[in-house]
Parts: sequence; structure tokens; C-alpha cells
Amino acid sequence: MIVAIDGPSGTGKSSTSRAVAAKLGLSYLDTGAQYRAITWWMLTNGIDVNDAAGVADAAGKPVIVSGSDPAAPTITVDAVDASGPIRTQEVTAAVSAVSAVPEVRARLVELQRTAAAEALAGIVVEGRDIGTTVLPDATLKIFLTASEEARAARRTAELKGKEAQDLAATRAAMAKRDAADSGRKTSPLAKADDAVEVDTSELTLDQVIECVVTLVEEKRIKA
Ligand SMILES: Nc1ncnc2c1ncn2[C@@H]1O[C@H](COP(=O)(O)OP(=O)(O)OP(=O)(O)O)[C@@H](O)[C@H]1O
Ligand SMILES: Nc1ccn([C@H]2C[C@H](O)[C@@H](COP(=O)(O)O)O2)c(=O)n1
Repeated sequence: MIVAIDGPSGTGKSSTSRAVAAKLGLSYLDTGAQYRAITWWMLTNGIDVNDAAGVADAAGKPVIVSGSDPAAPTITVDAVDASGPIRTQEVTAAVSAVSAVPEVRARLVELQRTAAAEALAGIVVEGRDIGTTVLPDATLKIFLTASEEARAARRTAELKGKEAQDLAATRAAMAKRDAADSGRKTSPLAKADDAVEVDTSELTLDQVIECVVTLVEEKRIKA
């Protein structure tokens, strides 16, 4: 059972994927965390993230390891816990440039396919190009969407007290990142033709989780 969950930022991919994987006894992989991890490594090693050739040259250097337990997902870079540093606004602002570099994508797609192949009980993999490129033969593909307004409100609430921005700034930053992720040449953010689209704007997180669990169970019955 391989479940691919894609969609723009703030649509609920991580929260939904973790919960669905935990409920169904599947592994979990957050591919966005891997793009953030390689971006953090570039920033901490003084590589100009807007120099695509420099990023491409360095793409093979960091060792990125993702833990796939949905109850406690982990990510390390060169054996250092990167789970905190990859969530800073500095990394968020730089990640689209790094993830547009084909050498970076080739490196991470290989890790992602290996993780899926090794997950014997099945896996939920979330990202932007999982259904279209990474795992085109996934058992079930979901494309989550939500209005810009709903996504910005969710992200603003999440960042409250941390690196808080106001609603308008958060909305603008999300729209900019989504435009970059959708507009890049190599495997852009896109819905696979055979993905089920779920608009989460008016749904609670529990409703989205239930909806995806039901879709997985329907697939299991048919298989
Ligand atoms: N249906 C929902 N209703 C209300 N809040 C939600 C819903 N889904 C997710 N959230 C909240 O919205 C925030 C963003 O969710 P999440 O991180 O899962 O989105 P994402 O699609 O993985 O985002 P990104 O791609 O930017 O990492 C979280 O605080 C989460 O709890
Ligand atoms: N499969 C993926 C996953 C993520 N990215 C890039 C684009 C996102 O802006 C960034 C961070 O992802 P998030 O943590 O917000 O889910 O990583 C990608 O290009 N492909």
C-alpha cells in the first residue's frame, strides 16, 4: 500500500499523512523535510542558494536520513538532528530555489524511492511530485487543496509565538513559494491525472483524515 499525498503548502499534507499512516500501521515520509534539510546544509555551508551550478555541484555531499515512524518522524543531516533548523523562515524562503535544481531532485528522488521500496507494510509519502514523478504507480494518489485564505490562517495560527508574521505577509509568502514550486521545469507541484482531489478549506483535520482513511480502505477492498 503506497499512498502519495501532494498539494500546495498549508493544505494539511503533513498532519493528514502522519495521522493516516499511524492509524493504518504504515510508514511515513515527509519529502518536504528532505528538501528543507538539503537547503539548510547549503545555507550552513555558505553556498549561494541562487547559484544553481554551485547547488548542483554540492548536491551529493550531505548525508540525509529520514526516520519513517509517523509517531516520531526524524531527519538528520550528516548525523545531526535537523528537525528544528529546517523549519526556520530562512530555510522556508530558500527551499524553492534549491529544490528547483535537477541534481538535488535526482538525489532526493532516489532516497524517496528507496524508502518506499523498503517499507514492507506500506507507506504514506507526502510532497509536491510524489504522484506524478516519484511514485507514479502508487496505490492511491491524493491531491489536497484549500483556499489561500484558509491556508494562510492555518499557518499564521501555527507560527503564533514562534517566527510570527501577520496574516497578509504569511499569505504572500505562501503564494510566492507555491508559484515557484508550480513553475519550475523539473517535476513541478502538480496533480497527477489519476489523483483524487480533496478540498480541505471547509473540513476539519479529523474530517480530512477520515476521508483519506476511507479512500485507502476502499482501495484495500478492491485489491
Ligand atoms: N483541515 C484543517 N483544518 C484546520 N487546520 C488544519 C487542517 N489541516 C491542517 N491544519 C493545520 O494547518 C497547519 C498546516 O498543516 P500541515 O503542516 O499539515 O500542511 P502542509 O500541507 O504539510 O504544509 P507545508 O507543505 O507548508 O509543509 C498545521 O498547523 C495544521 O495543524
Ligand atoms: N516532493 C517535494 C516536496 C517538497 N518540495 C519543496 C517545495 C516546498 O516549498 C519545499 C518545502 O516543503 P514543505 O515542507 O513545505 O512540504 O520543498 C519539492 O519540491 N518536492
